[in-house]
Amino acid sequence: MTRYIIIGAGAVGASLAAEFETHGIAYVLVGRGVQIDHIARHGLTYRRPHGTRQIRLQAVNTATPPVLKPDDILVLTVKTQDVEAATAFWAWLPVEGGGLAADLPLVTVQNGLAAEDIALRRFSRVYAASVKIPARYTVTGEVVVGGAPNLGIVTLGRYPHGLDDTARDIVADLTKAGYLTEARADITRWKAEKLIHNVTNATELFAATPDARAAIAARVADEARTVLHAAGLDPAVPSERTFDISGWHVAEDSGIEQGQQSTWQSFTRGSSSEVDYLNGEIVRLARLHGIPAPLSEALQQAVARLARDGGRPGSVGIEVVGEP
Ligand SMILES: NC(=O)C1=CN([C@@H]2O[C@H](COP(=O)(O)OP(=O)(O)OC[C@H]3O[C@@H](n4cnc5c(N)ncnc54)[C@H](OP(=O)(O)O)[C@@H]3O)[C@@H](O)[C@H]2O)C=CC1
Ligand SMILES: CC(C)(CO)C(=O)C(=O)O
Repeated sequence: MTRYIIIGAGAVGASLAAEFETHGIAYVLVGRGVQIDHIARHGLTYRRPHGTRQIRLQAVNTATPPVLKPDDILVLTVKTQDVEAATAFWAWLPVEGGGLAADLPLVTVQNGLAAEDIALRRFSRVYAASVKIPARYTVTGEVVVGGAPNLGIVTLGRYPHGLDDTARDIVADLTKAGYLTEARADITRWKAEKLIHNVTNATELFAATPDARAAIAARVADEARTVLHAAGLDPAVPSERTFDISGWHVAEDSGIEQGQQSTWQSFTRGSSSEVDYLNGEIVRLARLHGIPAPLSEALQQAVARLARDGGRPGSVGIEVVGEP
């Protein structure tokens, strides 16, 4: 029987574990630090639009990982900056009956385009997922997911290209768990499409009027689209979806506030920044293809200074980004 090993007990990982627990899908949630200690001891406080539950989860510390079985599927729900260390740790663990974890399927949910190539150095079967889920982790032991009626939208395929039975089985389990899910053979195009949005995450870290923030967000998204096209990545467009997502929304009073996406959450918790893999990915592609990406570069540098100086969201005005 398939069992999912969910690595990283944050917004995406802990909510996935809560849904697997609720829907009878076998899993173990592996985390670190106070978050996993809290969840293992007290359960997860899981807030959804229809109510808050305290859920007991199969939760273990990464210091004592579960013995892996041949039917396990690993789901990596850490941020991109932690993918190298996490894949180095997991890949060479033994699997019961012989073999290494490196030959088990590994699902990468990270925003940006870097996680899959890092994983592919060690894992032979990588399944990339583009995850649109309004999830928040800012309080130890608590995760909020505001998507309604479904939790969020997951697009998944074999990396670098294609679909197979494992991809379809994962999609079926995610659908059972309450996500709107689609299997796509061209998954990198969907990850590129999502990156056009995630380069705007950085704008939420600076104090600004809503108009000033919206203006810079629109410009940095346009710049990212141009760079991704120039790099030949052909980002997908929403009309290519095989199902209608127009009814999906973030519920009012769900606890999810606009302007508090995953990067904002990291800074709010004083954790590390993923921006070098979001705006930094656009900067890298632009440099490889000899084109400019001044706005992503300026945002990346402004965020790096904020992180270096221990700044919190809103402690510095958006003017520090300059007028590139
Ligand atoms: N939050 C959201 O709404 C969304 C996030 N995403 C993407 O999904 C990915 C996960 O994001 P998110 O859930 O927000 O991240 P979080 O920071 O909320 O959670 C990641 C968790 O993984 C832990 N972790 C890091 N390294 C390891 C390790 N080696 N072993 C075990 N645990 C580890 C972190 O611990 P510590 O805190 O100690 O670092 C943290 O608790 C990111 O790439 C993000 O961009 C995509 C869509 C929405
Ligand atoms: C899905 C979305 C846009 C959540 O708001 C996200 O990717 C993030 O928080 O980084």
